[in-house]
Amino acid sequence: MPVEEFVAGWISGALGLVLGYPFDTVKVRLQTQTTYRGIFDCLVKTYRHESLLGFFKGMSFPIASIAVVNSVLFGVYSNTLLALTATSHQERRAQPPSYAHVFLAGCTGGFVQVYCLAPFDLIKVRLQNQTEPRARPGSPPPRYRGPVHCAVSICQEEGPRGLFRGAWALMLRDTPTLGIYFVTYEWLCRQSTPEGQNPSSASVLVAGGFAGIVSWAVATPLDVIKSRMQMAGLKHRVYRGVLDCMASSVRQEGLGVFFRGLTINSARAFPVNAVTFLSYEYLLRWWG
Ligand SMILES: C[N+](C)(C)CCCC[C@H](N)C(=O)O
Repeated sequence: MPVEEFVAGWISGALGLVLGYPFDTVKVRLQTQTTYRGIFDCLVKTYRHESLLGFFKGMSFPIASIAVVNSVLFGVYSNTLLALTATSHQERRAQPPSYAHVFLAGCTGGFVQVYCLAPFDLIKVRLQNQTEPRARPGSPPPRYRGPVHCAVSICQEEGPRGLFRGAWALMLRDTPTLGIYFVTYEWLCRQSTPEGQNPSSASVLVAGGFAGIVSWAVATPLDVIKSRMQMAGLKHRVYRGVLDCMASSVRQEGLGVFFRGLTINSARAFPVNAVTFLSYEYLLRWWG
């Protein structure tokens, strides 16, 4: 099984993550807390109360973990295409796979990466939602002291299965939308590239950026539900499942709840995925 796709996915995932992290924190807060009036209000309050560091809460952990997840995603995607079409990544420009194969491989990659992503994403969301300022002498410590403490506390208080809270919503979010992600990327690259040639850097950046925006736009409703289910254990609010969480969110906040974080998700998705695809493509070309 070729491994360079896993390594390229690893590095490109880490680069994309750092770039998009502040957007991600604002998104998670807007989706799960009701104290902010909008993106700008959340930016200002976070900065005033927690300084710039507030935007990077819990990042050290995702930088390692999302790199693993991205590596699984791109590695499984590329190896599924290899199994379906018998072409390696070097051969795919000359013999492009069909969109059906790209979609299937993307869904497979999405489905497999959920198993790694679920606990990491849960810890990230819990840490991002701690709005206490950095520890000052005398102030009460935040609920979780860091990623490891967070993981241990969840295991103790909610059981080891608590680490997979929201995993079902995450799987429903990621399986189809990662198929859409790779199809959008391939389609846009092929539109702007003469047949058989490698896409230019500009094409890769634009195609990667739009693949991010399109897939996140489709994924946002389930992203909101996923984040709420992940927070539920902490707030001692129990949803009976994905449908129950959807119904009770709509009942209380109207249909607009499904679009919470859409603007910020899209603003984040462009740079993150442009950089992810650019570094992925170039690393693979560089390794031949
Ligand atoms: C498919 N869905 C939109 C849910 C996720 C796409 C993930 C792509 C990238 N790691 C990012 O964080 O933007």
